[in-house]
Amino acid sequence: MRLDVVTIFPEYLEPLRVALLGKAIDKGLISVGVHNLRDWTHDVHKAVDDSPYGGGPGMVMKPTVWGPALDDVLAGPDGETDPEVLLVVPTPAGRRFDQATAQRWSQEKRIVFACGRYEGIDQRVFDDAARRVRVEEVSIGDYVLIGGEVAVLVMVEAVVRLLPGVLGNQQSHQEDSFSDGLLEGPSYTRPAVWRDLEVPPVLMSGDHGKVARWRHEQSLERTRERRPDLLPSDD
Ligand SMILES: N#Cc1c(-c2ccc3ccn(Cc4ccccn4)c3c2)n[nH]c1N
Repeated sequence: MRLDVVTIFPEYLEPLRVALLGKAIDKGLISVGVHNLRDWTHDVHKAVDDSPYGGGPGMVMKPTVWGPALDDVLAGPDGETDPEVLLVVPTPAGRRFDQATAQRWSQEKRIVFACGRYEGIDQRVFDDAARRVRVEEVSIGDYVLIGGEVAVLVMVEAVVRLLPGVLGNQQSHQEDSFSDGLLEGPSYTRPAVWRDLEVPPVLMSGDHGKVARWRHEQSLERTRERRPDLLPSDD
């Protein structure tokens, strides 16, 4: 999988080169390109934003900078737009990014992420791109960030961990939270007693059936308590 990120803060994406994601790059499972949007500016001040039409707070990112940047980054080897690439735009106004989205995107060959700042990017940038590629405007949650970079880190980690070979045998996304629609239950490791707190005895029983049933019940209880919205409605 090839991932490209366009941002005015390339250093924000350095964590992509650390730990498991860095190993995935080293193993050739993914390749990552980070592009500084200011490389496509035209003026001495390298301006990327301007005042919003219609007034209002803050600034909007310029289509005359983003357009050429995406023309180049969305291009394939022949210099023409790669029709198969997926353009992802983090925004508080986006559809919700969830595990199903991560699963779906893990099948993509190429994903380009457009990281906005300020009050966002001129909408015409995505209206224009949508003439040539698939565009998804997504939000990672119901809170407001300062820009898209952190959201890209979240989404890239959620997607890349699903790729074969990224997680070692000791880890697996097969029994992820959300994959079965329930929250993960509690986990325990040695010692058996810690600060007078014991590991639930069923986990020491060696009875795999009992352990599995207990874990499922714990997941159900935790989901009911913390995320009832994940459970099927009674009606
Ligand atoms: N994904 C996601 C996001 C974002 C997000 C993503 C990209 C940008 C680019 C600029 N801003 C600041 C901003 C503030 C106010 C109104 C518009 N834009 C972003 C915020 N906030 N919360 C999420 N779940």
